[in-house]
Amino acid sequence: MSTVALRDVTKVWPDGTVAVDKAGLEVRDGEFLVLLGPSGCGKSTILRMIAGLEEPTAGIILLNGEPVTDLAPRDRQIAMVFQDFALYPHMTVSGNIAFPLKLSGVEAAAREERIGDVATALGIGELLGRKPTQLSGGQRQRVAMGRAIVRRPGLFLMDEPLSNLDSGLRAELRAEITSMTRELGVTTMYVTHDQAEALTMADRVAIMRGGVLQDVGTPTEVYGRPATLYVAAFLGSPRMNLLEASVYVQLDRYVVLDLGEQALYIPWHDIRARAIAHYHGERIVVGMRAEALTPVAPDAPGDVLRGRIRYLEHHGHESLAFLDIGATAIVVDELGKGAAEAVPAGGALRRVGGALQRLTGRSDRAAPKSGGAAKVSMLSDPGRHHRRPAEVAVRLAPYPAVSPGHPLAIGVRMEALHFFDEHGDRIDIGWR
Ligand SMILES: Nc1ncnc2c1ncn2[C@@H]1O[C@H](COP(=O)(O)OP(=O)(O)OP(=O)(O)O)[C@@H](O)[C@H]1O
Repeated sequence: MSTVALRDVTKVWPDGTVAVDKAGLEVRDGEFLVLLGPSGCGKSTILRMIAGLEEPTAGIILLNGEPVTDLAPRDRQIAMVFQDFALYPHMTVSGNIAFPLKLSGVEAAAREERIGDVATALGIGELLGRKPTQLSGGQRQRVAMGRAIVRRPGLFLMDEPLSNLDSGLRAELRAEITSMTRELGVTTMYVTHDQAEALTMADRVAIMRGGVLQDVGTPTEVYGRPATLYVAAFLGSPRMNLLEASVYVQLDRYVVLDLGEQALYIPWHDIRARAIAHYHGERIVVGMRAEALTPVAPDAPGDVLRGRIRYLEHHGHESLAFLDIGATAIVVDELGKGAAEAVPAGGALRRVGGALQRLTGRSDRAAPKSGGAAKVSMLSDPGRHHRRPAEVAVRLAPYPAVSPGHPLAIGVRMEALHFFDEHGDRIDIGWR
């Protein structure tokens, strides 16, 4: 049983790379928390600091409420599994799993019992007599997990443990890992860059970009109410349509979201109109997931956008149409590897992700803290995004009777729209 807390944890490598920037995070007892972000965003560095394999440059890590700064890795009650699991080739499966127990002096009979329990939980009971070379990749990874979990750690850290496996096996093992950790009640932190893995496995997901924690919440929260433009762009398939809009207010009538060649109207009596009206004369970003858009009859009234199909993608169970509607898309850059900037000698940290930090204003969701750096307008900084003609993704039935060039009208479910300000922060519309 373990809890983990990170308070303003920063890691700056000797070459000045800011791998983790003032991360604040609480992991609850028995929770399965997934750290999600692109390659190089600092996920592994966070795990390694918790395990005691790296030291934070600043900030505090607490395990069970106690600072661990001076606690050696072996005293932290932590087990870790990496993507490149190394088993002892000359030992059997049973010997591999038994090894950490032998080291800590557990009696033979107790060892056998615990190996049996773990092997059953992981479905490898039949394989105990085999050597690693006689196992498939998935079976080897199960053994590696067995070896880690058999010591009954308080905290289980997993760094992309499935990334070397093929996709079918990954999906199968996802369910096994979560059911095993839940059964054992062990607190788990799991690193991945795969959003499907994160959304299906996590109790809560923490999303990182360029060393900065962007948002923390349940899969439903981070998907349904992303805290930043980056989280909105990162989660979901197809990706959320993010369109630049100029805001104009017609007092007592409506707020106009001018998308370029056409516009959407939020009636004045709608509670969101007042929140958006605040941005009169400015540009914001309107986010619409494909599920907010439905093809309608060409002459349908109401909130409808019209365009021409640029191209189609067939996915078997559905088709996606990508529509030119004469709008501008905001494409958010990933900011993974090499994104964190170097610290000039003796100088202040220059913040890359800082412009996307925000307070979610909700106590049950971690509020990434502003590091004090001046906010930079994301929409006028080409280092954080780029613009291109929008190709709005709309879901259609499999193999629809339309082709590229075909005109299409799409009804917009206005209540499902997301709004982001020029800094990339979610505009709180006062509900949901
Ligand atoms: N020992 C090191 N010295 C200098 N820079 C490092 C070192 N280890 C990692 N980095 C850098 O720190 C940043 C964060 O790395 P980290 O391994 O935590 O990312 P990650 O999100 O886990 O990526 P991946 O998914 O590729 O493992 C990267 O820019 C990486 O290049």
